[in-house]
Amino acid sequence: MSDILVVEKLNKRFGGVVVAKDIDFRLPAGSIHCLIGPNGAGKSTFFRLILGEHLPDSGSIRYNNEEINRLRAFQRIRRGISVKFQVPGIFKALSVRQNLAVAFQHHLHGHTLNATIHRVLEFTGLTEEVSTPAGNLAHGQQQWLEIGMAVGVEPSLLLLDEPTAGMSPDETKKTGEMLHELNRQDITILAVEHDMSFVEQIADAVTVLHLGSVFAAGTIKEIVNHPGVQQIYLGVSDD
Ligand SMILES: Nc1ncnc2c1ncn2[C@@H]1O[C@H](COP(=O)(O)OP(=O)(O)OP(=O)(O)O)[C@@H](O)[C@H]1O
Repeated sequence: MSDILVVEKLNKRFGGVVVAKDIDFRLPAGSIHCLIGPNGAGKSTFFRLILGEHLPDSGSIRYNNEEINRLRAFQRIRRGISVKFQVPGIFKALSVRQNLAVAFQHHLHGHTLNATIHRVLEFTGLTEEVSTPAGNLAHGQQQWLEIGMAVGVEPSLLLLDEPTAGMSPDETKKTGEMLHELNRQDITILAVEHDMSFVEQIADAVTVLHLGSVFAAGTIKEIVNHPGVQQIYLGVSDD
């Protein structure tokens, strides 16, 4: 399998704080990969470096074999990178349909726009809520709307920052099924996640960040049995 994303020796500091330290990371095309790590490990910063919202001090980011390190964020989005951040990015006063139309307005028009909205409504299970103000949706539905906004233009790489935060177990399970469905449609997924049972449900592989560095990488089984990971992340001590 070829790698859709290859990161080499990525470094970033904010003043005296090192937030990315010599990060090497490869993401096979077609995979679902989870990024875990304690609070402040640098997970969101890593996303922002991939997206071009932060520029690295040094290192390389290649996407589909192209160096994108100096591309602006909108240029990266045009190449097929999409993101859903943890903080909701929906317009609460607008209807579900209006939110989708706003998300797709620069990419789709007329019949294609309507067909895409229809497809995303079905995929997210929000068809009956099409006219509901987004702020009136249940928490899980708001998250699904935002995932729909992120995938309507058919990205190749989807970044998700804690997609199940605040969700019930049923909503979490449904989100996992949605991500598998997107993955079957050839979307590679990189998700920051704290819920280890959800990681187990979706991830082909896991990378652990700690203090801005890659601390460990492997299968979910390897990661949960890794003694160092248990110490830094799962709160297990040597005592
Ligand atoms: N714009 C910024 N300026 C200065 N420091 C920052 C900035 N953004 C993040 N940091 C710092 O970088 C470190 C990594 O933060 P980041 O949000 O990437 O961690 P995280 O792993 O996503 O944490 P969490 O799980 O709590 O979301 C933290 O120490 C944070 O305070």
